[in-house]
Amino acid sequence: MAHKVFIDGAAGTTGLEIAERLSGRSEFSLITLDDAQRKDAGARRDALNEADVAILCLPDEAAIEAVSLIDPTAGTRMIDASSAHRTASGWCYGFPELVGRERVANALRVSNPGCYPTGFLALVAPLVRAGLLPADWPYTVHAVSGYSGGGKALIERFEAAGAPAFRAYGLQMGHKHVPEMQAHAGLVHEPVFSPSVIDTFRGMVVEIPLPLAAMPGVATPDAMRDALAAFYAGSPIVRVHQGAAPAELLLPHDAVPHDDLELWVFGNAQGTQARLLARLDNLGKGASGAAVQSLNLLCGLPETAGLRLTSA
Ligand SMILES: NC(=O)C1=CN([C@@H]2O[C@H](COP(=O)(O)OP(=O)(O)OC[C@H]3O[C@@H](n4cnc5c(N)ncnc54)[C@H](OP(=O)(O)O)[C@@H]3O)[C@@H](O)[C@H]2O)C=CC1
Ligand SMILES: CC(=O)N[C@@H](CCC(=O)OP(=O)(O)O)C(=O)O
Repeated sequence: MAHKVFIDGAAGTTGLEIAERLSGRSEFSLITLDDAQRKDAGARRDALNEADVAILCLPDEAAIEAVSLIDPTAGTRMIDASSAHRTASGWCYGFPELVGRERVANALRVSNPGCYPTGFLALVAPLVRAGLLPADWPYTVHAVSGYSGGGKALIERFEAAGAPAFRAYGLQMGHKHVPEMQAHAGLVHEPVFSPSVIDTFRGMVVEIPLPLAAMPGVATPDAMRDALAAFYAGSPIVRVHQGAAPAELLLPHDAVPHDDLELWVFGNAQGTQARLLARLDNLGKGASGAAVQSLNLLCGLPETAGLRLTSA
């Protein structure tokens, strides 16, 4: 029998992309609310409790409200795309490559990773775990995102006349992704996070510069690249690039949706500096693709079913 899935926030950017990935899949039957009902607490309560899996694609406060609407005896399992529960106890962090596929598959409540933390953690967490990077280094994270990363409000702003070409933000510090990056990489210090938005719809690059010469006992760039390649060996989603550094890494204006996550480790010839880079679709492995990956695991289905992978 088909798994009943309710996407709360189905009219939003992330919700729409999840629905696209699920369309035509007979393993699921979608519970839908029309426009008049989609924000009605009673209608949402009924849909949330009828679902086998509820996927929350809502602002944080609405996601917290949605959880409160679910009767704990109804058995509804949840995937929350918001940042409300990413370090909360009782929630599994939905990054199967890092936490283990079994844990996600058996979870009642899954918190989908944030888009920027996906790039950061994919690079740093396995290296810290392996002792190749120190847990007590004050890391810096530079990142650019397509404007769909800010949902409908930022899409409207960037598609209006007079939209900026570039936007640095998070300047008051304390971005909501910082606790998630620190917790799931097992870091002593909060990373310094400098996010920005560029004038393209989707795509993201996350970079961690490493002044290796100042980092005692740190591994070489080659050792880090090899360790990441071994960690993600066989992953159909995460690809660690080997070989000579390309001249440049680009984000196209007309990127097609995809669920891949690409990683690079660059180092200078002296071995005194390195740059760790991740490139992903903020709406793919950064949001909707990750939610569908976790949904597949919760339902005992092949992990990559319905995903948009370049290797497929
Ligand atoms: N965009 C991205 O790249 C990523 C987003 N996320 C997270 O996913 C979540 C959704 O983000 P995103 O899709 O971008 O945001 P959007 O603003 O595009 O969509 C949010 C949707 O939620 C609806 N909504 C708001 N309040 C309620 C409510 N009380 N009841 C029912 N529906 C409600 C909105 O309604 P209306 O249409 O009327 O405004 C909208 O359709 C957020 O928590 C975001 O942080 C996570 C990773 C990446
Ligand atoms: C460009 C942009 O505004 N991006 C969002 C993050 C998008 C995302 O990852 O959503 P979560 O916050 O739910 O993780 C921001 O910085 O708040």
